[in-house]
Amino acid sequence: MRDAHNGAMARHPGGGFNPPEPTRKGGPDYGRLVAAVRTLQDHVRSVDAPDGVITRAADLIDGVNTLLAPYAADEWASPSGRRTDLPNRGNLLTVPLTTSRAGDRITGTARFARYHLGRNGAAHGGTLGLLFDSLLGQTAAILTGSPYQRTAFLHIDYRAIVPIGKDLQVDAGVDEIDGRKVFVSGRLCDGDTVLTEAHALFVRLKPGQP
Ligand SMILES: CCCCCCCCCCCCCC(=O)SCCNC(=O)CCNC(=O)[C@H](O)C(C)(C)COP(=O)(O)OP(=O)(O)OC[C@H]1O[C@@H](n2cnc3c(N)ncnc32)[C@H](O)[C@@H]1OP(=O)(O)O
Repeated sequence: MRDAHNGAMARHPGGGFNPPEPTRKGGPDYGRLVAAVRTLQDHVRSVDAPDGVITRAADLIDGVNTLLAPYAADEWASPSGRRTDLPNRGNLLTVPLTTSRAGDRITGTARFARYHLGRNGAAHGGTLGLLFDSLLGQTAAILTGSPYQRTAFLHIDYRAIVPIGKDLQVDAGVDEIDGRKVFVSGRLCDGDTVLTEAHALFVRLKPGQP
């Protein structure tokens, strides 16, 4: 069997950063599966249990991996990121983020979990990059109505530590469009406090561009 986890063999025939093709694959429990794995990630980062408990947990998770392994598929077949009926389109990778369009802005809520902890109560800086690539990518795609774009740069200003386990507010918009270049910026706030600001360049892809 080829290593479908890597998915390297499966480039989309249209090239580019293709918009997700909605699906209901995975059935009614796909969202529960993703939520359960998120909870598991939090447990694995926070657990301080006797060795026997760790052994049992590892055995159980090995069992789940054995169950799922025969069904590994490339990114175009898997429902991950394509379940538009679910939070974050059923994509386990993303920082939980709920957004909606408000005129010419994208606004919403983000929430970091124990899994995203860096040190001393602050979310890991790399997870802020993960959040803003999603937030600003969505902003560029939705507000320009052209989903075929890729991040050329992403600049982050860490203004204050980002707490985990708390609903935080996001807000983003398009600053400028110059041919294929879409400049966007956004911020993450805790009430009146700006925690993180970011700006990015998304470049619209040419037809067939990977
Ligand atoms: C409605 C739909 C909803 C769906 C939601 C889904 C959304 C999901 C959102 C998630 C989204 C997540 C997405 C991801 O995470 S994508 C993953 C992360 N990004 C990448 O892997 C991208 C890798 N890079 C490339 O592929 C190419 O470099 C790109 C495509 C970006 C440009 O290579 P290309 O050969 O095509 O173009 P070009 O080089 O002629 O450049 C064109 C222009 O741009 C300017 N330029 C380029 N780079 C930079 C730079 N670093 N700083 C400043 N300027 C830069 C350049 O000077 C030129 O300007 P000008 O000379 O014309 O004035």
